[in-house]
Amino acid sequence: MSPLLKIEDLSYIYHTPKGETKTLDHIYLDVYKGDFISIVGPSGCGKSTLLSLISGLLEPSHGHITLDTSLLNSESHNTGYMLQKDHLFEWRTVYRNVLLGLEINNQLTHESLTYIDGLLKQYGLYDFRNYKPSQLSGGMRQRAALIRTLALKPDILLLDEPFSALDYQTRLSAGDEIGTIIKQENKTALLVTHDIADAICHEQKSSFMLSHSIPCLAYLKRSYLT
Ligand SMILES: Nc1ncnc2c1ncn2[C@@H]1O[C@H](COP(=O)(O)OP(=O)(O)OP(=O)(O)O)[C@@H](O)[C@H]1O
Repeated sequence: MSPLLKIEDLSYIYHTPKGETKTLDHIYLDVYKGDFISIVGPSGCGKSTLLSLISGLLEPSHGHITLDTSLLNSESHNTGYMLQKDHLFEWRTVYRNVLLGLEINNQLTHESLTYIDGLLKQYGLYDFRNYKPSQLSGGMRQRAALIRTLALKPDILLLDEPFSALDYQTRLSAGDEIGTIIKQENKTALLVTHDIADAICHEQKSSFMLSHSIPCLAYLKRSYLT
């Protein structure tokens, strides 16, 4: 079986007027369909940069990334990106927030709307679809943000510390809920976090430790946790 996502010899350097920051240095990673992989590392080691490269927001300085055997470029990718903040728009209802990606991509079809209704019902947000985001709990907001991301049926979900803005209790329950949704929807996901507890609490197949001994040098070490 070939990997859904393949990262080969990936390096990334930020160029600024003050100089170069070598952020990722010869990274290799294979992600198979259905994997839930956590990437753990301290602040500044390049976790978000890695997700930006996979999502096509940045282009590798060296090496390449293939998704479903095609080379990634900014037009071809179908990745869903979930950030630390849910970025729900307060002036839209929960339903209209969830539809946003479909609207922008001109994909508001009968089929996609039925899919959204099913997700809202299954994950306890259907009765709240006409509420404003501020009327939801932190965990519900994260679920709404996830459904907005799932609406576009991404090949792979990229989760950038999606629980870090939540209080501890909410974080535990939201983490469980989001993990369950991703598993039930049979999605492939990459979670980046600096919190090893976040990484372990999900039933991911394997985790990777992204760490650095000196600033600007990052390396990837595979460590099986299950
Ligand atoms: N736009 C940029 N221009 C220059 N350097 C940058 C830029 N973005 C990030 N960096 C640098 O690249 C390195 C990696 O940053 P990145 O945000 O990927 O780390 P991270 O592991 O996600 O950190 P955190 O957990 O704090 O979000 C850091 O040294 C950072 O200062």
